[in-house]
Amino acid sequence: MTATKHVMVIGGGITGLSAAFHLSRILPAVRITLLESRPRLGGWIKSDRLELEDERGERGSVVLESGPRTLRPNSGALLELVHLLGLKDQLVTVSKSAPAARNRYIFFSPLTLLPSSLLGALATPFNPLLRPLLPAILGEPLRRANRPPKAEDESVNSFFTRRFGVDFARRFGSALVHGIYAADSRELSVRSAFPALWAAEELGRGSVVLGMRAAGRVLAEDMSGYDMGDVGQMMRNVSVYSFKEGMETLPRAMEAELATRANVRIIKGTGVVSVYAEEEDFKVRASRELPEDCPTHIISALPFQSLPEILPDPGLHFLIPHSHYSSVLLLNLVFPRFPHPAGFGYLVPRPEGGYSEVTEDNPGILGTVFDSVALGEQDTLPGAVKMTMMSGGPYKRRFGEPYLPEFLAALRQHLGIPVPDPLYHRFVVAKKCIPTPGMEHSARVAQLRHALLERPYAGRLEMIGAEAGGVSVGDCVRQGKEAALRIAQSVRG
Ligand SMILES: C=Cc1c2[nH]c(c1C)Cc1[nH]c(c(CCC(=O)O)c1C)Cc1[nH]c(c(C)c1CCC(=O)O)Cc1[nH]c(c(C)c1C=C)C2
Repeated sequence: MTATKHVMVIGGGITGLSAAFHLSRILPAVRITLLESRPRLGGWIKSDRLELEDERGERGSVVLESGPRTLRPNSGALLELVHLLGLKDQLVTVSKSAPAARNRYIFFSPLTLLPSSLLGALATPFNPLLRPLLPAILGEPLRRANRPPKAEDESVNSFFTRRFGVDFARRFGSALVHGIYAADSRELSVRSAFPALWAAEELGRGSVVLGMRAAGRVLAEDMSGYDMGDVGQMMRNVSVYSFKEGMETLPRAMEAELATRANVRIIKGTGVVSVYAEEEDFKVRASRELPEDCPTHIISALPFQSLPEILPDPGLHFLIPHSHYSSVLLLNLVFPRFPHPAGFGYLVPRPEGGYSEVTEDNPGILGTVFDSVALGEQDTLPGAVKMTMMSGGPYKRRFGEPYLPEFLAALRQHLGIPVPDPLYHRFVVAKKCIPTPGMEHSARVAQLRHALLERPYAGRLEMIGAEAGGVSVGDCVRQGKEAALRIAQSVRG
């Protein structure tokens, strides 16, 4: 019976690749098509190795990332991929005790090291810039439970303000949101963006701190369903990891594996124009002619914003959450060796007066990553210092006209030390790269899921991706696997 079934995965970013990869393993006899509108797979994950020469004429290469640059070992779905794709010997890991893991800075003018332990936090009263931190955290369990009755959601800023105070919410909450969503914490839904914090408040009977402590035991991802070999063991002391050739190792390895499967067809450079659900199958029109057989099942890994246009079902349009996205302007920099703080990098909180227009004096920097501190092992250019400055998000920037001197001036101001001219730089515009869920987003996603179980879809259409189930790479890979399992169940009837 399964011989006539055909599953189409639409969207060849990390989510769609994961779905196709797991489908091809679970359903080796079912036809699987992976459709991608761009000429390459991998979506936002893109790594380039560049040959460079330094000021002394020494040559070597560096790996630069255009999107995410590290992964966290708390995702079983990712560790499983590392194992199944045989990528263990490609890993670059950062130990929990390394400076890149322990030293996180925040720009309060000057750059300020955040405490990495409770002992470190106890010393914060001696640092006037960090003085509000300790009372906010130690005092939180003593604050009475204050979530309004029947509250279904609120902004991240309102949540932090309610539990930790106004100052903490602006200084630390906004910076956290910059580092993950490149967004304004006043506009982001806490329930959708940080479901673990919302749940922790409930678990701690009003206290997020107590809830987080208990959550370590209760809410941590269950790794038991993943085939990780000994990769989980290898990661016991690891804070973050990547690969020798960068993050794109992961999508490239999945693509190479899929290319060996007789039942899988990868079609690039072909976008979907429309999808109509019929009783038994779907009629899919694409920008180029597709092979004859119609898919019986579809996994869409497209951004929600593109769905209303291709799905002519008014019932679904109403349910698809209206998404907002952050756009980020990245600046990859490679410097000759110079002494700079050894750490992960720094985040810049929301300015006291709010987000201003981007000007030549203020390029709207959200944070800077010191890439070579964590991932220097990827590079062969002796002493090369890699950094990535991130700007944009809630700052209103006119994309297309970035100007290097304004970024270097900001970096010099943030670091408070002389910074040499870079050996190399490149700007990367990542337009609408991270969804920023607004209020009620997760409730809408739940309604959408429910509707897709009803006719005419009846579990034959899945919608997954950063907006549906979390923005981290691990979330996307997990969703791909879970959708593949559900579709396999439906295919087998
Ligand atoms: C294009 C810029 C991005 C910013 N955030 C993301 C991107 C792609 C997405 C993102 N960043 C982080 C997470 C959480 C991951 C997890 O929980 O496992 C997500 C979904 C955390 C993070 N932020 C930065 C780094 C280096 C990391 C580790 C993971 C990664 O490499 O992305 C730095 C950083 N990201 C952004 C800013 C402004 C920033 C500043 C230092 C925006």
